[in-house]
Amino acid sequence: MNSVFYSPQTVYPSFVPKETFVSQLPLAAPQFEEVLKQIGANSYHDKHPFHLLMNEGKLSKEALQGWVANRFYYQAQIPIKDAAILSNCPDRELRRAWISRIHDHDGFGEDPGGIERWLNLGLAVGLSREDLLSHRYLLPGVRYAVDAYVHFCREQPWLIAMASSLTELFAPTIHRIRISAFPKYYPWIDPKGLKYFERRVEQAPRDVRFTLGLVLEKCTTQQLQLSVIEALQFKCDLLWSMLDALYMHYQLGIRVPRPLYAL
Ligand SMILES: O=C(O)c1cc(C(=O)O)c2c(n1)C(=O)C(=O)c1cc(C(=O)O)[nH]c1-2
Repeated sequence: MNSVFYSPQTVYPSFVPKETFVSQLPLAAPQFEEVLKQIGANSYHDKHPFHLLMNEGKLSKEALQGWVANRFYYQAQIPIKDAAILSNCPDRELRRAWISRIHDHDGFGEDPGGIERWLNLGLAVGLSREDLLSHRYLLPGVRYAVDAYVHFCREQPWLIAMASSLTELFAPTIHRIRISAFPKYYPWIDPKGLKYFERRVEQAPRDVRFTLGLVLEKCTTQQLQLSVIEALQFKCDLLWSMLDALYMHYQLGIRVPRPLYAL
């Protein structure tokens, strides 16, 4: 069984008590941006052992297929959470901009969209469309984590919900790693399946520019900056939890009991 041990000391250089940290808010925009980047440097899921194994070519075919099938639930829910944010946002100009995220995933005009590209990734790793669409491989922990994201975006003020998407600041690097690591370590994957990642490398920076600009402009109070920080941490935690569930299942072989039917 493969295992990569994660050493918290390597990513958490120091802690300050929460009150000390909060008392320093609000920060000027450049410092606030630095704090947001620090959250990603510490907590983004690129450092999760499941991703480390993936990027080093150490996942089994079953585990990689499991990741693709489980991540499909995230893909499928993204437009729903973006629609929830739109439904809470009273600003017409912002809605006009934000709706492009739904188009990116559901498709628009000639573009079949990211969900379709992820279905093609499923085919490229040897799964069927039905394997993904039925969510038959979906682990409960992944479902709960993704559902928590949708609920968060439905319940929180629209600006804070938008800010929770800022994990995308850190996503292009991980997409690029997959574009080079998959053909190298998993030659059985049809390279056509990598189009999802290639497209996100272009889309994510555009999304982030917009959202980061908005957050830096509007979040100038202690309370708003703290809410953004907590939203970003919450989002990092839920991405991390998805991989915990996958690691338990595929690396440690700890299966969720399913008495009525087999996965
Ligand atoms: O593969 C990844 O590591 C990863 C991470 C994230 C993210 O950081 O939330 C997104 C994506 N991919 C992605 O493909 C995507 O479309 C996306 C949308 C969002 C969002 O919060 O609105 N995050 C992400």
